[in-house]
Amino acid sequence: MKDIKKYQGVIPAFYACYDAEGNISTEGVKALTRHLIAKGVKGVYVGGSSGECIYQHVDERKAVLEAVMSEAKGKLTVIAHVGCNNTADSVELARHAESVGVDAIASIPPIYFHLPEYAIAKYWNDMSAAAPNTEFVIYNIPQLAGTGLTMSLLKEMLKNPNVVAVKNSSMPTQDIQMFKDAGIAARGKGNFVVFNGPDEQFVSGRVIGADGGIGGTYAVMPELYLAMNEHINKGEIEAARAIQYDADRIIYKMCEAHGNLYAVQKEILRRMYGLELGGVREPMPGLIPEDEAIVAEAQAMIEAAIAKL
Ligand SMILES: CC(=O)N[C@@H]([C@@H](O)[C@H](O)[C@H](O)CO)[C@@H](O)CC(=O)C(=O)O
Repeated sequence: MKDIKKYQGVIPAFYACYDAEGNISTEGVKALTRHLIAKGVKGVYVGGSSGECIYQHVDERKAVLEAVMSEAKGKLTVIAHVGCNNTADSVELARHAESVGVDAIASIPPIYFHLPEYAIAKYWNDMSAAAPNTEFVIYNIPQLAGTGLTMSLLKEMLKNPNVVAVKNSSMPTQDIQMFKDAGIAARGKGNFVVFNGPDEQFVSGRVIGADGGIGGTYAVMPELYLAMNEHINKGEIEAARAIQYDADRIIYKMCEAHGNLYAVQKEILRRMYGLELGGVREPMPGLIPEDEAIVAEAQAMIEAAIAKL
């Protein structure tokens, strides 16, 4: 690994930015990128779950990444999620991601069909071969992908020198330790990264060994995760935990809405900062009028939690 420091920190999962007609808004993408740079985050994770990648076409995902890079290159660590529901499209996005100079590519395992581990390894290695000069991050998110990363599959993938990290969104924080142990055994200390995925467990994940975090709620309240991370780095666990509790209460409140969490978060960013990022793409449910009180309360909770820092 060239530089582990570029992965150590708070890396928001980037949101899908749509215009009024529901098409990709590159202006919205650039505005959100500038906003996150100003907030002081370490990087961005583009085209993941929070980016609604599964609902977008290959050309749309290329346009989003190019718009992010036009603002972020040299200022943020950029990890591009390139996984699609087939190998050919994933390979095309991997090649494109390398061509625009991302720091790393990432991918979920194949979704819908539960494939044998040798097929999952080939899916990932084909993407990596299309981006031979780019580091590769395995994205473990069994609750959405339907397939979990096993130790045998990780050991197989560690034969690929470009595999430098796991983004671990599984809920057992012990998985972070197991993946870290295997990575260090293969690469040596300081040469393998595990990112914490569940935002509700940012502190737990960092304490058990995650080098940084990638999360879908970071972008709506980056100040909280930046503060948690700083407290953890100083060994101030009690202070980090207090902020984690605030963040969790906010996540639970946002999840009460009829509209999807991503729709709630984008609406809060519009109200707090004037960022026009649109709604969510169907079949994901958008906000309904009855969500107003929930959105307003979640925004007030975010503002109060930031004021306490
Ligand atoms: C299952 C899931 O979506 N997990 C999220 C979390 O950030 C999640 O949104 C958060 O913990 C709220 O539950 C991330 O691990 C994934 C993610 O942020 C992404 O790929 O966009």
